[in-house]
Amino acid sequence: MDSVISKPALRKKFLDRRRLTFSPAQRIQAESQVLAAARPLLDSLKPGEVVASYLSFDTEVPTFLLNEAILDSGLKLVVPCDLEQPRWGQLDPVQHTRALYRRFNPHPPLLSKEMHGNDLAKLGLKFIFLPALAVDRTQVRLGRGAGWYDQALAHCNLTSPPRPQLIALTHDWEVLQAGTLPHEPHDQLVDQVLTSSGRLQKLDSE
Ligand SMILES: Nc1nc2c(c(=O)[nH]1)N(C=O)[C@@H](CNc1ccc(C(=O)N[C@@H](CCC(=O)O)C(=O)O)cc1)CN2
Ligand SMILES: Nc1ncnc2c1ncn2[C@@H]1O[C@H](COP(=O)(O)OP(=O)(O)OP(=O)(O)O)[C@@H](O)[C@H]1O
Repeated sequence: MDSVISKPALRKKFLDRRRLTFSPAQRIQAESQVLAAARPLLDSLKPGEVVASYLSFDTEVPTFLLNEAILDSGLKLVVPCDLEQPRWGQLDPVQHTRALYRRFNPHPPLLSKEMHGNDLAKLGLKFIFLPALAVDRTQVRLGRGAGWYDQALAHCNLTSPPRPQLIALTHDWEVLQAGTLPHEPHDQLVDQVLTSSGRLQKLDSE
């Protein structure tokens, strides 16, 4: 088993590798692969149900086609709408363009409804697709380090059923052996990982 190294060192390692190896051509391919893997999940939902996702940027696992398919299926899509505070907004299908896919997540009024985590919990959402720099087999997720998702999810009341499935999006080389990532008490565990080559896998805390 790899030894546990610090979160900042791991973030640098994975961001450097993304910058070096994830090309624009791979990004185009990854968009379709991610959508193909997620399609059965979307097909299991009824129009009007709610899914949370994110607007990818740079070398993140790309979500444009996934989000387009969520909207085309008549599902509601909520995405982060603030880089600092854990706030979400509902994305209107007519506002969904590639121009939104930049580091600076859109602020209201581009998003029709603004909400905090506890409002999100009330929507009864089924899936949360969230970015990760890495995950390990014990369901631990490494994020960008701002604590955004850990705080946002802490407000989502994930302990009481029905709870949404948390699906982390990573590149294939970022799915790590059990115990590789440092685990702190505030870290929100994820249920599944969806990789940029289109592999959807359940993670197991055992
Ligand atoms: N697409 C996307 N949206 C997201 C996140 C994300 O990781 N990806 N977030 C996830 O939390 C939240 C926003 N938090 C973010 C925190 C840091 C960086 C960022 O780019 N950090 C730089 C380092 C900045 C520095 O310290 O100098 C980096 O990682 O290169 C981006 C988003 C909500 N929205
Ligand atoms: N529920 C919370 N309430 C308050 N602070 C929190 C909470 N969760 C995490 N934090 C703080 O956020 C900071 C970053 O946490 P951590 O290093 O685990 O980020 P991360 O999980 O990698 O990133 P992210 O959650 O943004 O994807 C830490 O200082 C941590 O104390």
